[in-house]
Amino acid sequence: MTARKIGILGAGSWGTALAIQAARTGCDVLLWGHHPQHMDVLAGDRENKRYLPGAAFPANLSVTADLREASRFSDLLLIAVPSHAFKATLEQLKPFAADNIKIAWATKGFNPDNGSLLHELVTSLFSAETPVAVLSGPTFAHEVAAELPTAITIASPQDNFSNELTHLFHSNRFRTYTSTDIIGVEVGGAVKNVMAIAAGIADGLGFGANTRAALITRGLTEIIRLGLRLGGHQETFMGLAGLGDLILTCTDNQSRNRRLGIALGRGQALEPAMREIGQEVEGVLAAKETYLLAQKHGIDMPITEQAFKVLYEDLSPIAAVQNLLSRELKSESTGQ
Ligand SMILES: NC(=O)C1=CN([C@@H]2O[C@H](COP(=O)(O)OP(=O)(O)OC[C@H]3O[C@@H](n4cnc5c(N)ncnc54)[C@H](OP(=O)(O)O)[C@@H]3O)[C@@H](O)[C@H]2O)C=CC1
Ligand SMILES: O=C(CO)COP(=O)(O)O
Repeated sequence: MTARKIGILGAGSWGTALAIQAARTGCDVLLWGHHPQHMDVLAGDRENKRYLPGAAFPANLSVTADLREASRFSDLLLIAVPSHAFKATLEQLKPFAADNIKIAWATKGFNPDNGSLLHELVTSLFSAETPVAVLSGPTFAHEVAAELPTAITIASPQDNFSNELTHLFHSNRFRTYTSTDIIGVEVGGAVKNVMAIAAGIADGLGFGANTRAALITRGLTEIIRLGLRLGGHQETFMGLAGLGDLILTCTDNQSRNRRLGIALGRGQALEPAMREIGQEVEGVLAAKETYLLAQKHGIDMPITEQAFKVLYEDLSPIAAVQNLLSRELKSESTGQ
């Protein structure tokens, strides 16, 4: 049965865009953000001028800075905080959560504590029976807010829950597909951010379309290697939450990850480049977590490794490219 109420946790660009989308389909939505003064401003403006300017709130979208109020509003909660805040948000939520709580998220990343997937974190803090789902795909917040046609994947091991969410978010400008491959969808969404940084670096260095296409294609190979090892399905990586999102973020400057890479490729240092973007750049944490996961599982992920070294070991972008190009020659189709 479709819920008509949803609490959305995380009032950045994506949480706000999803709140507006759910409100447009007729749901009552309560959007929670952790910063009381910011939420007062949102309530007064009926718009999130900081993170999603130009998108007016529908009348059935309310805001709060009270997590208890948000968790009591509905048994269905959608989390859209950055990955570094995901665990803390779940922990704060837990004492208030209804016994029959259903938890979805649209965060793209790993648990920074140990590199686990976010569904593992949710089921460890709640219970193995808690319905869980992830929303992911090629979905820039501003385009969703502007009602430009968009498609997204909603993955859950529980068919009822993914079906409920698809009906809740679907409109004639926002098409929702179901999947049961939560692992594949999570890996695709987290690791494409690393590849977007790499593609940005190549463009910032002044390389061309050939380089970008090579990075996207070989980046997809890395995502598939890791994703299959973690239990994802091959077809997911060729879908919206895999190749779709990879193409989007590697090729369009709306992507904050790509823009960070461009700045690094042009010689800017990491900290000022991040400050200038002024929003979450998930690929920075994901590069470290993906690199460590690849090492742990003995998986060859050379683009990830070079991105990690640029971000964490002060390797110059041009040296990283040289390292990639000077690797031993091999067959394109070898597993490693
Ligand atoms: N933007 C997009 O187009 C898309 C984003 N995503 C994913 O959505 C997630 C959120 O990103 P996005 O909305 O873009 O990020 P933004 O940079 O737009 O906003 C980040 C939000 O997170 C809040 N925040 C920061 N720390 C905490 C915390 N400890 N607890 C609660 N809230 C916190 C910020 O609040 P404040 O500023 O008040 O501290 C702000 O509202 C990411 O995983 C991203 O990959 C997925 C698809 C599309
Ligand atoms: O995930 C996104 C679109 O699908 C947003 O990408 P960025 O975080 O790189 O802006």
